[in-house]
Amino acid sequence: MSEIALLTAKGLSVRLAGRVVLQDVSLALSPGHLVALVGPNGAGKTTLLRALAGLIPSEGDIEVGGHALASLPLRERAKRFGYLPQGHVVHWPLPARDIVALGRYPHGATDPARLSPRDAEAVLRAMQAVDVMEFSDRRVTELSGGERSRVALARALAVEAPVILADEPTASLDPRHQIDVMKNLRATADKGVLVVVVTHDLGLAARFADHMLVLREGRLVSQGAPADALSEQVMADVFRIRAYRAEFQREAVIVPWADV
Ligand SMILES: Nc1ncnc2c1ncn2[C@@H]1O[C@H](COP(=O)(O)OP(=O)(O)OP(=O)(O)O)[C@@H](O)[C@H]1O
Repeated sequence: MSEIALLTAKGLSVRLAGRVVLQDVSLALSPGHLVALVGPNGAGKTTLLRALAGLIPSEGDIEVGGHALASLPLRERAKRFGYLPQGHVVHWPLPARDIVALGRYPHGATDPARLSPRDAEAVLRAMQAVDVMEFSDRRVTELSGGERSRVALARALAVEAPVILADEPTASLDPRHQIDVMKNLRATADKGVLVVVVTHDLGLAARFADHMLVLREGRLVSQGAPADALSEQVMADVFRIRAYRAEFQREAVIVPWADV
């Protein structure tokens, strides 16, 4: 990634409960990219995403759009990041549309029942993008886990922020919706948004992402185009697996196959 960076971190470290879980991570991510953040369980992916959004204290420097993150008021930060937390569960029995409308809160839309035309359009775009229009009036507590997670992603998209940080957005989705969500995030990136997706699905990551960050034990050990970042050596050293590699319809296919 050689263009002008939108989100940078320099020497980022995070300590949780007295233990260093992220160490000296430096990166520069540009708009218009779909970045897959991968690594084994406990590698620090969620921690990195949360630190980049300024949701947890960290050491080092983070800049978004040329501003030091620490210097931005909370509402300004919230406008810059659409953040989808891991395993996001909504407990309020609100209609799906109102949950998605929460994504407009940083823009001043405090009442989902009285959205401005601009906010209402953003909510509609986000709901259409992840195929949840049919649930619009249904209470989210009455939706399936996968349906609920698509509503949660729509909320993050509705922010219409320059940066989307999505923690395992495809985790509980059926295959068609996994592909739909990744296609949509790809299309969002192609419109100029920086999209960072945490995923354990290396196949989806290799197919849809154009840049990959590989974390291992809190350190960034590999990054670049998916085929390079997920080299056989990285697969073996970081994930302890071998992968089947191929190309189908001119797209990269990576299927985790056997342990090493
Ligand atoms: N609140 C916390 N207090 C102490 N340690 C934590 C806390 N949250 C996470 N950790 C530890 O930090 C490390 C990184 O956790 P993190 O959730 O970032 O990993 P991850 O790569 O997202 O993992 P997974 O793939 O399992 O979701 C882990 O060792 C975890 O046990």
